[in-house]
Amino acid sequence: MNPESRYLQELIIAELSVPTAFDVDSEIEQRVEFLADRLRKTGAAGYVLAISGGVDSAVGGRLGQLAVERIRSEGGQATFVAMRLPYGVQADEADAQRALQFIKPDETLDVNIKPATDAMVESVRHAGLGDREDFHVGNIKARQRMVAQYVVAGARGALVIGTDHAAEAVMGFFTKYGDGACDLTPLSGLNKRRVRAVGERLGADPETTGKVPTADLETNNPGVPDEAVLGVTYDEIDDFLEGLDVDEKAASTIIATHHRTAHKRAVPLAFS
Ligand SMILES: Nc1ncnc2c1ncn2[C@@H]1O[C@H](COP(=O)(O)OP(=O)(O)OC[C@H]2O[C@@H]([n+]3cccc(C(=O)O)c3)[C@H](O)[C@@H]2O)[C@@H](O)[C@H]1O
Ligand SMILES: Nc1ncnc2c1ncn2[C@@H]1O[C@H](COP(=O)(O)OP(=O)(O)OP(=O)(O)O)[C@@H](O)[C@H]1O
Ligand SMILES: [Mg+2]
Repeated sequence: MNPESRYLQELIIAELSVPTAFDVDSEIEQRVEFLADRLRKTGAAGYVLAISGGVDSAVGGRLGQLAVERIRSEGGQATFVAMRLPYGVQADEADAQRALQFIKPDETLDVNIKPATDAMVESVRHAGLGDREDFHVGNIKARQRMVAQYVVAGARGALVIGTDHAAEAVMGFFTKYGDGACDLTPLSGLNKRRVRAVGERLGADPETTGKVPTADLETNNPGVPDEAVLGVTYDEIDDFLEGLDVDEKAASTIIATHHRTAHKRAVPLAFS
């Protein structure tokens, strides 16, 4: 990596609060406490999180469940609600069920996002969705999942957990106000391999921690691996975020994507 890339790498690592050292047990303790403390401070009734079958929501969900159990062990009241939000029938539904077995949520709610997604697609189609319709519909799916979670959070007086972590944040790899919308992000600062390590330590099934990451948003092409879209591998992103040397081509892709997606990590630009 050239000196400029090295310099930008350091800035990005600092911006995303990726720690140099990683101790899995203390990460788990601090992140469960982060979630428990938010409930103590806000008086919220618990947490809501959509569970896909991927490792991020499995880990975020288990941390949420452990946090509400901590509140209850102190004599308080709190509940974790896991939401299954398939678009029709999900090809990897078995993975989602495996994640739920690991999380052991207090409650699981199933909501099919297909009718709402399809209705929105029909209603906006006359505006012209262009030649990337499946891509735009994917973002509608992510936003319908946001709507479903916020309905339940509102009704229960609960907060919505987000699964954003450093490896996604650096690439802006989420739908703005879709899966990017949430009340707090307990996985912040972790790269992908550290999310997996937390999952392993918490006892997640190896099939969950080893599952190929996918946004799984395209109807005509389910389960496209994130790495096929990102243009870099998670290992390269993870190495970059740990301050390691990666090849210049990967570094410049990460740095350019980080720059281009700055608006997705920021609050809306206000007039001043
Ligand atoms: N410079 C700027 N300043 C302020 N706002 C700006 C902007 N440029 C675009 N925008 C706004 O942002 C919008 C584009 O952002 P957005 O709507 O998010 O859309 P976009 O970033 O184009 O697409 C979302 C990407 O995230 C991926 N994704 C989504 C969901 C989950 C996961 C996953 O990992 O599971 C991945 C998905 O595969 C896709 O590649 C524009 O339509 C515009 O409204
Ligand atoms: N089919 C789905 N059902 C329920 N929730 C979903 C679904 N797809 C995505 N989500 C929600 O959107 C979030 C973002 O998706 P993302 O793919 O980044 O995470 P993941 O599926 O948990 O893990 P991975 O990135 O390894 O696939 C998920 O963590 C989950 O909360
Ligand atoms: Mg996924």
